[in-house]
Order: sequence, then C-alpha cells, then structure tokens
Amino acid sequence: MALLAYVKKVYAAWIDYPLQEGALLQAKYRILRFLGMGSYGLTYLCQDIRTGGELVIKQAKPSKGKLGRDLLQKEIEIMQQLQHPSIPRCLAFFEKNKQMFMLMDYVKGQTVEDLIFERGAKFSEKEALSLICKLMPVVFYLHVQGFVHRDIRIPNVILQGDRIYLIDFGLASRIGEPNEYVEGEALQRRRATKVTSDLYSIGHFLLFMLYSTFETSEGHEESAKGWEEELDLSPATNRMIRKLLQIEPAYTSTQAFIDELNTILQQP
Ligand SMILES: Nc1ncnc2c1ncn2[C@@H]1O[C@H](COP(=O)(O)OP(=O)(O)OP(=O)(O)O)[C@@H](O)[C@H]1O
Repeated sequence: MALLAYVKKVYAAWIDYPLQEGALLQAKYRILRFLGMGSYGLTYLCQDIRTGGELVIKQAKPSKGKLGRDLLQKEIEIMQQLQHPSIPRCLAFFEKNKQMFMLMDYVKGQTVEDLIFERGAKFSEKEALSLICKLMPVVFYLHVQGFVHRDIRIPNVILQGDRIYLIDFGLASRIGEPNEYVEGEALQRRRATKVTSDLYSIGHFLLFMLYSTFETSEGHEESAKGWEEELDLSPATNRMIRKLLQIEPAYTSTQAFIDELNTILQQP
C-alpha cells in the first residue's frame, strides 16, 4: 500500500512538472516564467507573440484529472461574469490533449505576502485598516454579484502603485452553493459559501498585517498569548476583529462591516 502511494506521488510529480520556459502554447503564447503551482493549477507568465503583451495562463493540474478541469471550468465561468477594475479579466480558455488552460490579465505588482515577508513592510493599525478599506469595494462588488471568494489571503491581494487587485478565484462560489470541495471541519467556516467566510478571512488578513510590527522578545518566541494581548490595538479595532473572526456575533452584512470600518478610520 505504501509502495502504491509512493508510485502515485512520483507519477503526479512527473505529470505536473511545469511546461518549459520558451514553449509556445496555441502557437501564440510564449511561456516566459513559471509563476507557481497551487493545489489545482499551474500558473505561467506568458507573452502573446503577436502583440508582445504579457498575460497569465493557468493550467489545470494534470494529476487532478477531471476534478482539476472542472474546477478551472468553474473558475472561468465565475471570472467571465465579473467586471471590476480590481479583478483580472478572463481573456479566453482552451483545451488541448485533455489539458485545460485559462488566459487572464497579468497583474504586475507585489502581493501583500511579498511586501511583508520579502520587503519587510510594517503596517501600523491605521495603515492596515486603510488597506482593508481599499480592498472592500471589490469584495462588496463580488458579494453583490452573488459570489464569495473564499480564499482572501495575503498572497491573493496584489498592490500595483495605488491600485489593489484580488486574484485567484479558484475557490470562488455562488453564495449558498453546496460546499462540494471542502475537506475538514476547520475549513468549513473559512470556506462556507456565505459572505461571513470572506469577512472571516479578512479578519485573518488584517491580523497578518498587524503582526508585521510585532517583535517577539528573546527567549519568548513561543507565546501562548492571543492577538488581543500581543497587539496594542484600539478597543474598536479589537472588537471589529472579534466580529470578523466570529468570536462575537458576525456582521450581518458586508456593508455593516464597511460602515464600521469607515467609522473607525474617521476617528482621530
Ligand atoms: N493574474 C495574475 N497576475 C499576476 N500574478 C498572478 C496572477 N494569477 C496568479 N498569479 C501568481 O501566480 C502564482 C500562482 O498562483 P495560483 O493562484 O495559481 O496558485 P497559488 O496561489 O500558489 O495556490 P492556490 O491556488 O492553491 O491558492 C502566485 O504567485 C500568484 O501571485
């Protein structure tokens, strides 16, 4: 049994091996760089050789078979229904030899994850709240269109100068849709097809930014303290995060959260 699992793993790694830089897809799109491998897809930065323009191509992970293709198909269907300046457009898709590919806008910029972990960016309370405030119009738009993103995390938000982008709609769903692909109870809250799951993720997003200024004292790296003790936040922000994380009753709507966020930001 262990041998079979090993063989399957080796086979998956082999068929999921990224396509080579320089390779041409559909005789039009040259692969410039492999951007990364997610749970269900491989993503490449490409160039349209006719126009010289850059674009991103996401390939359904071959080892995931039909499930991978169905998930990419779903991502395409959702992205095609969205039109927002903070969401990359799905430009086209194609299938070749049972492989599925989606073309989308390339968002040049830096993810919030890179800013914190590679650039050492530090977000004060006001800066972190302002960034969330900037992100909320696209989240609100998504919710009004009847969708939840379900994967709002620091690697999925890109800053490009003054502009903000939300990427990776691989887990996006219609609000109220049955939770088909969620494994494990802990993920249910984050992945429920309700707007509260995006608000819950925004609570964690905010904490990631706020912890960028937190210094652990020597010898006390492992702290059992929670964020409320470790971070010196205003009582209003603490309460807001408690509501986002559903420690207190959750916000009844996305607008209710936005209103409270604006009120806090207007305080001196
Ligand atoms: N439209 C885009 N523009 C620029 N970079 C992108 C775009 N879409 C994805 N990326 C980048 O490509 C890489 C892979 O992204 P992808 O969403 O496929 O997987 P992931 O985020 O690594 O994993 P998972 O999908 O499991 O969350 C990431 O570094 C992401 O920032």
